[in-house]
Amino acid sequence: MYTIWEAAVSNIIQPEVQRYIRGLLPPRDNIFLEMEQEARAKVIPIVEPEVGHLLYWLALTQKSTRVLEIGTAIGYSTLWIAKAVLPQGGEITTLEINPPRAAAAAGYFKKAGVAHKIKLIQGDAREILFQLSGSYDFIFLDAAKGKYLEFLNKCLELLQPGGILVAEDVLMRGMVVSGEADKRRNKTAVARLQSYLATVTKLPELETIILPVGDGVAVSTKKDNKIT
Ligand SMILES: C[S@@+](CC[C@H](N)C(=O)[O-])C[C@H]1O[C@@H](n2cnc3c(N)ncnc32)[C@H](O)[C@@H]1O
Repeated sequence: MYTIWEAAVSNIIQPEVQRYIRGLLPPRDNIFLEMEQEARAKVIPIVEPEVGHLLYWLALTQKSTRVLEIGTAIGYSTLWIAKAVLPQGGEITTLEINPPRAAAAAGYFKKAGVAHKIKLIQGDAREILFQLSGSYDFIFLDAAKGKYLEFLNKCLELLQPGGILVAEDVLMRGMVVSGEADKRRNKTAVARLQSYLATVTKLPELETIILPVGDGVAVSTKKDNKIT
């Protein structure tokens, strides 16, 4: 997650490694650059481009078509996922609590010509998530870090076997590793993210890999009968 481009250096990856990897990313469409600029100007937290690319790559290689995103912000990660999912005939549902951010996301989806394929729900995931039914093959968890564990059971209910649950910011600038929060208000989130990681790495129905990309990404796949 980054808020200021120049400060987009995580405590997890050495800056020169991050710059090198970022330099090798394929050129981004103008709309991504525009959104990055808006996020920088308004200090809106969005995923780093390499995490966006990871989301795109996962959706592409998984051939995902039913996506649920929790935490839209202005729709940057949504459009990375859409880049893979929409040409595969898929659709995306995304939840955002903040009305101005949801409105900005709606504007970008329209501008990108994908608004008809993205169901944007403005509201609190703590309520809306629990009203959802159906099945998804890709769930991206990127809101309310302290709530990941609370959302986990519902996400697992919604996730189809073989599908993936991707959780963002799981290392929280390294604080989850050290266990020491920079601010008092981050203390609970750090402890809860530690519990989230301890849980998803141990649950028998999941296979989880933690990637030190961006601010740390946990990718869990729900085992189907074919995987033991
Ligand atoms: C880190 S940002 C999402 C960034 C976005 N996924 C991206 O990378 O482009 C997290 C977003 O979740 C939203 N959020 C926080 N708590 C929420 C909740 N309970 N329900 C829905 N959205 C929530 C915040 O308003 C914020 O815009």
